Amino acid sequence: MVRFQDVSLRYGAGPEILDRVSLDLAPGSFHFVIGASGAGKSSLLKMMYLANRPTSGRISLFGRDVSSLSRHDAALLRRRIGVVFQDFRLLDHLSTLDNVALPLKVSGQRSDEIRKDVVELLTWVGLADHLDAKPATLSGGQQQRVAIARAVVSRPSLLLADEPTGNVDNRIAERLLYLFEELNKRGTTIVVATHNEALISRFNYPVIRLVRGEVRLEHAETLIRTSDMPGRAAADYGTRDTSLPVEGNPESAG
Ligand SMILES: Nc1ncnc2c1ncn2[C@@H]1O[C@H](COP(=O)(O)OP(=O)(O)OP(=O)(O)O)[C@@H](O)[C@H]1O
Repeated sequence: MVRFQDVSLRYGAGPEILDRVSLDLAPGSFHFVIGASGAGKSSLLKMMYLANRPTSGRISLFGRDVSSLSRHDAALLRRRIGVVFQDFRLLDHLSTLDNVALPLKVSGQRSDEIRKDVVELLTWVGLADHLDAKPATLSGGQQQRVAIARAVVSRPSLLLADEPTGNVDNRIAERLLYLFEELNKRGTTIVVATHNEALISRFNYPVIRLVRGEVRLEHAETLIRTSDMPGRAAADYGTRDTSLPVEGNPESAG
């Protein structure tokens, strides 16, 4: 699904951010990407989304070498990728519902079906009471959940999420990861970049750790356990609930 062969990246005359990185993410896999601030997590994801070109090396997506793609083919390929950026990129003039519905409208789905799907998803992420709200009236964490709902609503083949739980409390963060897990069970390949090692240690997936431009493959379970976390943070986690979608609001669940 995603293959990097000896991929290096530097911005302008700056230092090497990634140094001959090789990765092979199989279709249907789930990976976390972790590393210190500035380690290159966002840069790695941006290359997977074709927003950054490597300085050297080869990147293949969906089995195709991306360096040889026409602009048109690159755009078609991007349609199969759902992305959650750190800065959300919501459309200010659209409501929560319309922001999330947009990818489905573009694909030509019937509007009554779209509304049903979108309301169900927004209920899952705890935004059932904010369907008509414009982004400017939502908190950072609420905007983040709108962005996540928009990224997953069309069930992309590949989901790239950059720090998707950075603005929500641990209980909601964990719930959002269950949403990704559920999507993964239905076939979506998932890549989640995050700082939150304690959160991902509860999930049984491989970890790509970026250290000084190189990648190390680890397993989330070997990271710090939530039971090692200071009291409040550990207690914030809810009980595991993998059904999707669900009735009710995660903010009142747990
Ligand atoms: N467009 C750019 N131009 C120049 N340097 C950049 C650019 N984007 C990122 N960098 C630099 O590349 C390095 C890696 O940045 P990146 O955002 O990929 O790291 P990160 O691991 O995602 O960090 P964080 O966890 O803080 O988001 C940093 O030193 C950053 O300053």
